[in-house]
Amino acid sequence: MTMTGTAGRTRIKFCGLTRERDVDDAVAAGADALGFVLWPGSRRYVDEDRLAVLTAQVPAFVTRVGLFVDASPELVLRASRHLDLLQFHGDETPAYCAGFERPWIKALRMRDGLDLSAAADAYDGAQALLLDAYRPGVPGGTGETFDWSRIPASLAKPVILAGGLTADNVADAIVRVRPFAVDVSGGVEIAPGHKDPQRLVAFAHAVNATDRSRG
Ligand SMILES: O=C(O)c1ccccc1N[C@@H]1O[C@H](COP(=O)(O)O)[C@@H](O)[C@H]1O
Repeated sequence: MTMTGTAGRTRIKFCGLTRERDVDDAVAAGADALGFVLWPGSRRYVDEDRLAVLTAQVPAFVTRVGLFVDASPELVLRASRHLDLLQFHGDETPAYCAGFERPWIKALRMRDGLDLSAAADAYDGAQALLLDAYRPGVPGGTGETFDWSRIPASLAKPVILAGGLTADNVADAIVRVRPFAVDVSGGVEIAPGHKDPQRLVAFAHAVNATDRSRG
């Protein structure tokens, strides 16, 4: 199956929200999905109480995504009450990812030698693969891009492109990769976990303008 992207517009996920005002601003900018980092090592970490508060503010038709890094199943289960979609960003196995009653996506860091086609087959229960830059010892949120030409034109899963995206490079990324969705965290921030309303809007404008220009 050929499915790097799909027909239609490029979806937008803003990730790493920690403040109520950022949830409002991200929704107003046109987010399709909002990500909440439940990994305590992150500068964008939200605990379960904050997750409940922030997700309660998300309107219908905007997907609430929980980001986990090798979390205990108990945490994933408890947090799932507030989530529509699970994002596994560590070394989780396909069996682990499939063990919760929620749809899920698998983040893959683009380390040398990673076989994306094999990964797409292995994680066949995933709704999509999120592709992120690889930096040893850092599970994500690096603010770094990777070589997009490594993404095959044909993959058995929709691609969510992440890693170092900004309003300045997302058009090029969409034209070259044609992903189902783009995911950004650091590129729309003024400080870790603090989003900038102008950067949120600029990013969404860049995505939508690129979609319009390619018809
Ligand atoms: O944001 C984090 O702190 C984080 C921590 C652990 C795993 C993933 C994390 N963020 C995700 O990384 C990608 C790329 O982020 P960036 O745009 O390069 O800053 C994105 O999916 C974030 O959700």
